[in-house]
Amino acid sequence: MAASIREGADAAYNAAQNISNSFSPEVSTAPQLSLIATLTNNKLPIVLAIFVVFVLSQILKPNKNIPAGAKPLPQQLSIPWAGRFWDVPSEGIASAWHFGALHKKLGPIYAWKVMGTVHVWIETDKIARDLFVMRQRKYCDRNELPAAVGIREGKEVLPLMGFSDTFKRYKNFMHFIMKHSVPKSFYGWPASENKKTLRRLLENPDRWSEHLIVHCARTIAGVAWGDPEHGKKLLTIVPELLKAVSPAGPIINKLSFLSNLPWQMSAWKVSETRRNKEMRDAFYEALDDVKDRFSKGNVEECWSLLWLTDNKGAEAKKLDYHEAAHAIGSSAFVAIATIGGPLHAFFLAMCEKPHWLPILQEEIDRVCGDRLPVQEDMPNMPKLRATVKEMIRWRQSTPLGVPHSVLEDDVYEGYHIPKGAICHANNYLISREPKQFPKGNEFVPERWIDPSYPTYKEPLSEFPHIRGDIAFGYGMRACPGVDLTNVELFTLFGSLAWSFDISPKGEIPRYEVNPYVITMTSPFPINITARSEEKKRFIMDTEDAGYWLHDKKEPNLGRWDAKLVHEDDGALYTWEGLTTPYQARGQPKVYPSIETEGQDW
Ligand code: HEM
Repeated sequence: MAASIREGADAAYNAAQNISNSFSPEVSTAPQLSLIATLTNNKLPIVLAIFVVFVLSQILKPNKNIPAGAKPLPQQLSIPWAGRFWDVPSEGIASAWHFGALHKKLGPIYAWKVMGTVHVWIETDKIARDLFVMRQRKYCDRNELPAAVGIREGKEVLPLMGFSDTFKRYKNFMHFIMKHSVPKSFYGWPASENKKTLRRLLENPDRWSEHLIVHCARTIAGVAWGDPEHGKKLLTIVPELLKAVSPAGPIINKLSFLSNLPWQMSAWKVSETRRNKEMRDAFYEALDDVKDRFSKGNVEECWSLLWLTDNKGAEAKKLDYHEAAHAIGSSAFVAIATIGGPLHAFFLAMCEKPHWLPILQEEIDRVCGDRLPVQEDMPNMPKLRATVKEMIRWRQSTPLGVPHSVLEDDVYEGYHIPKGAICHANNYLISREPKQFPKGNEFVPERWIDPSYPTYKEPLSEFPHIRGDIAFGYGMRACPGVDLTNVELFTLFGSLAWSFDISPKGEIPRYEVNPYVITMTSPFPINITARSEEKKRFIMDTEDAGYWLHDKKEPNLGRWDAKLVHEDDGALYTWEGLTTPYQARGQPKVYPSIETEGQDW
């Protein structure tokens, strides 16, 4: 038995190694490498000698920091200091499997030193909860991101901010504005944008991915600033930031010592300065616009208005203008790619499991009749809630979560976890643990509403729901956007199923995603058709469909429209590579089975 477990594990490991070897980084590293070459060319022997001495010193150096009685975590053997970063695939799902394969050798928690920093990999929900929830005060920091200069110490990007007084004030404010907007269905924005998105989809179904991205941006801009037009600013600034914080981004994210190069030699520092300014302009302009409308008495309810009017909100008082602009802005831009992920996956799921759409449509037709589903329908629609819950599990927007950094030395189950270590919970594998999630790689919404599955829970008027789902992280750093995600996905999935029949036009790409930390299914050709003439008329009956995208040839595009263009002569808008369409590349990707008998994930 033990041998068969080991064989299964080894097969999974080898398969994952093959996968990781077959991936290549998408970002060109040539300029940075040629810079290194120039620096080292003439002094190669000296550089090599220093490197060898350094490597030996790292190998022989005793670890004096381990507290008495504690032992080091199991280690992934790799080149001291440098690690084996080149092995790690860029795409979230592929790297989740890569690290999962190492768990087979090293156990459910192991350490791996890369570029002088200890990374700790966690593969069970229990360990993640023990550390990130039970000991949350020690595990609530964020790490430095070499290409995103100053983000950890700064006041600009809430999700990536180090643990500090500023972070606490921002997060409290975030909870305050969420609490205010949930009972008001996010001021009606998801409902009104759903209808516009249906119309864009009906009119131009081949551009479905574009319509979804625009949908997410318009909706959150309405919630944040009371005007969807500000979403254009978000679509302009998000891709650059997302790339800057992803391992597949600038080479410095892998070779972190390059951060010591002077400013003039660091292309990423220059581009970060530009990006920061662009982001500040966007957030200031949007908040100023709300202030202006407020002074004229024509502003709608929105998060910014809450800060302006201090509507019983002690939290609002604690943020100055710059802080409020960035607390609102940086929380708003998170809502695009994260929600865009399951929205893209919805189309993949409906094509892969065509039996589910008619089941869902039966429930929607029965409960809603001739109208679209709304937030208030939630208790009566367990199948629609199961679709949301399963989508979040099956295709996670952040398969490897967002890392938590350790503020103090800790000992867990006898193992030393050093201060400064960067801890990663492998959310993707945690939500595929075979005993809890049979057929974990499949989209099986039935698992939440059929008593024969271990995840089934009653009453069905309440369960399933996504509150507390591990896809949203753990403890003090857990995602405050769960309720907005819930409303957006429930109502838009429901509206799509109410309106359309969906089927693939050809090959279905199972695992194609972008290579950035927030992953999205690559768009692929599908048929989207109205279910009846009556529904067609209903969908077309909206004044403004929220068209945003331009042709490249259009003259005089303003600052926030300039990047909202179809890529080339009518080709799809790919959001600067974040939603590049699927291209069949020969062998489809296959991941190791997680159903291996006795496998202990
Ligand atoms: C499918 C949708 C979403 C998923 C899967 C998701 C996932 C996550 C995860 C994994 C984290 C890190 C948690 C941790 O460190 O343990 C996070 C943080 C965060 N999310 Fe979300 N998120 C989603 C939607 C949203 C939305 C809609 C918003 C805002 C409206 C939002 C705002 C934030 C913020 C502000 C943080 C930072 C919290 C902190 O650092 O303390 N998220 N999210």
